Amino acid sequence: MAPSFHNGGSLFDFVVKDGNGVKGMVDAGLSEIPERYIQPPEERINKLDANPNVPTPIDLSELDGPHHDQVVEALAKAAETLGFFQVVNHGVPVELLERLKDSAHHFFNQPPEKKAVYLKGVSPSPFVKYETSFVPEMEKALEWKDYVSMVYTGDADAIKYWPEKCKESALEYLKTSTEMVRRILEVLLGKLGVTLDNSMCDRYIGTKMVNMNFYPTCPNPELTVGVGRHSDMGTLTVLLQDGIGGLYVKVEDEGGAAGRKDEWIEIPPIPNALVINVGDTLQILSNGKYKSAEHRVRTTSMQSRVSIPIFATPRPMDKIGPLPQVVEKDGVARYREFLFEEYMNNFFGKAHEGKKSLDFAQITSP
Ligand SMILES: O=C(O)CCC(=O)C(=O)O
Ligand SMILES: [Fe+2]
Repeated sequence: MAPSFHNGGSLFDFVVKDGNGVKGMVDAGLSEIPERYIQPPEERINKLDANPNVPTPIDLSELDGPHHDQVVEALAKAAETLGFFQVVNHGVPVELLERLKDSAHHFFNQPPEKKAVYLKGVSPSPFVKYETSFVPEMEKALEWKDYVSMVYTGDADAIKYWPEKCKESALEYLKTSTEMVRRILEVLLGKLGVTLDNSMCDRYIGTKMVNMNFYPTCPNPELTVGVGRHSDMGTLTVLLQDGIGGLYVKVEDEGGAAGRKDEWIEIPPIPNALVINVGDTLQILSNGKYKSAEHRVRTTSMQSRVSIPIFATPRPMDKIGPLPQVVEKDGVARYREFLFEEYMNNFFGKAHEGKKSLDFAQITSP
């Protein structure tokens, strides 16, 4: 008999604790979403809200050619405004992009017991976790998403501990994208008058985590979300999405009229492109010049969707705060200094709530 998904307690155990995930719930047969997944009206995503005005992708290979200056301007402008852009000719082999999406499907299509071995508490490594939603214990409405996350702690660990179905492609993705991430950061910090050296690289993008996100088909996409409104905590995020669509980014309202409706832009799937977004850490480093992007994901009733982000973040023991050169120029520090571990604890200690994560570091004017 299919479990009853209208009883809150057993649903939570089945999906979260026993590791069946949203996928297990959908596979058990479901004609409508359980109450626990119904978002309050203001959090639901109306597909028609999306603004069709989407910037064209940036060709990173042109950083080495005669259009270098224009590409630098385009990267900086995107980071200062939307906090999101897409790149092509990024150096990650396009054939690998296809393999990554296949590996994500292979991992999630396994029976639940094969995935449950990576649940928190039983996973063979604290750096590999199979989870569902964001912080299920803290959320009033759960997110329609299962995922596996793999923190890079060296090749040997990755080969030993990362799931068989995804380790090869995930490791190659991580390695082939590292140079691109460094290059983008170099350009963005360069525009602030800061030269990126090796030790800064270690400090600002020294930890890399690859996630594989799986959004099963959903009977009521209009009532729930794949991922709720949030910004990423790190410096830069690289994201591979498949062709389904559903990723939305909020257009920052520059002190516009009160009560104005939020405007969201869909980041459309572009074959062979990668999506890059600014995280909270880069907003803080740049003293607010670059904007971490508030984004969210819609689900669909048609097909399951996969996306594969790499989060490039500081290491837990790194001290983070606005770059001194920028503070000097600005005459004021808008964020305080903190250990990145403290930022992480705050970030993972609460449900998604837009850019509230930045409040932790914000210096409020007296
Ligand atoms: O699935 C997506 O397109 C975005 C996922 C995301 O925002 C995240 O994993 O932080
Ligand atoms: Fe995100």
